[in-house]
Amino acid sequence: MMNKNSRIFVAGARGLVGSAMVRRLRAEGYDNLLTPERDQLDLTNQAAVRDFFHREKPEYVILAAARVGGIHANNTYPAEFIYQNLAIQNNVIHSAWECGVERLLFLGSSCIYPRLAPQPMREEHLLTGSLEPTNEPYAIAKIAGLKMCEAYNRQYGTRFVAVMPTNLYGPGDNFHPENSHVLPALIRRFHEAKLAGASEVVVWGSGKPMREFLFVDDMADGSLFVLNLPDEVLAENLLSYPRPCFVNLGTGEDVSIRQLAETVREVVGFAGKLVFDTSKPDGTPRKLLEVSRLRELGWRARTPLREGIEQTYRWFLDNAERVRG
Ligand SMILES: NC(=O)C1=CN([C@@H]2O[C@H](COP(=O)(O)OP(=O)(O)OC[C@H]3O[C@@H](n4cnc5c(N)ncnc54)[C@H](OP(=O)(O)O)[C@@H]3O)[C@@H](O)[C@H]2O)C=CC1
Ligand SMILES: C[C@H]1O[C@H](OP(=O)(O)OP(=O)(O)OC[C@H]2O[C@@H](n3cnc4c(=O)[nH]c(N)nc43)[C@H](O)[C@@H]2O)[C@@H](O)[C@@H](O)C1=O
Repeated sequence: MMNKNSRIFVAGARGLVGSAMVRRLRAEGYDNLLTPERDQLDLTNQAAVRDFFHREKPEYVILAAARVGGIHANNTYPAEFIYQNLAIQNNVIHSAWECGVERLLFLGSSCIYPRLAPQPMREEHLLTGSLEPTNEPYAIAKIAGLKMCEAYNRQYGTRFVAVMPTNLYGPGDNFHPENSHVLPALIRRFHEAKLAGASEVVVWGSGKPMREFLFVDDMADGSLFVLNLPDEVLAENLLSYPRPCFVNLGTGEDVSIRQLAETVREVVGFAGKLVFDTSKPDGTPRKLLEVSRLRELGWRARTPLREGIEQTYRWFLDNAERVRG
């Protein structure tokens, strides 16, 4: 179990999830954090990652670094999504084993499940059908990461586990107009439309796909909960192959993209109308996580969607100089 002096490496500490993890760890009194930025440590560089692990000897690793983006970015840069994610996770997971890391937390994504998986999706649905084409390369990399954790646990007795988060959002998100995920993209688009006095805002796709959204501080809370599970609970639930070494992390509730857009419009205070651009892809029709496994272990999400959107919009307004994208 971690203690307040444990040496914890948060990979991707400047990102949406990584920065929330660092905020949360610091608030709880964990001060021995390793948070190198990309210009100090490029995680796709195998030799640099190995040197870092041998030099710094982290005891715990939170792997929140990845090539991440929304539907358009995944569809446009598939080579970067598969290559960079495979390289980052191979380097970090292998070095963590070499250096005897106590526990490692890998982050998957709900897009690893088959495109038409039964809803809500259970951990057992992994590898039971074809993936969504818009993010298949990213999903393949994530599945490889999970299987790598599982293989190292089986062969070497490591404690490398993973959470499978649904779509995330919150302070520190990427608000890029094309490459980000839907929620930050819409916050920015409605905000700019309000300032410009525009009469309408374009929303991609049909508005019909369903998505589940988890506030990033709940994500950090749930991740820490899993990382700190007692040894025997971890062993029974996440390390006893063939049980999956990962657990779904979500709210268990979803909304349509139309409902989401209407909520963002209200929060931002835009008075115009919504226009749906059906030339843009919808992606997976639905990907609701079944979250009972984590609930049975004692964790559930807290932040209602509207409240999370309000907090995120407030952060966006207050942090213009730090907004990414
Ligand atoms: N956002 C979401 O909706 C979801 C995210 N996830 C997973 O959560 C994890 C974190 O995602 P999120 O925080 O949203 O992503 P972000 O893009 O916000 O953050 C990713 C971080 O990884 C860093 N990074 C990327 N490549 C490298 C590299 N080669 N070397 C060093 N650092 C690198 C980035 O550095 P820099 O700041 O320099 O760019 C950034 O700090 C990922 O594994 C993602 O797959 C899972 C489900 C949903
Ligand atoms: C987290 C998850 O993120 C990606 O999957 P996704 O869930 O499809 O993500 P998305 O947020 O980009 O879109 C959700 C829905 O929303 C619609 N949509 C409307 N208007 C905008 C818009 O302005 N931007 C975006 N991006 N989408 C929009 C969009 O057309 C789609 O129907 C994966 O590639 C994968 O990387 C992954 O794991």
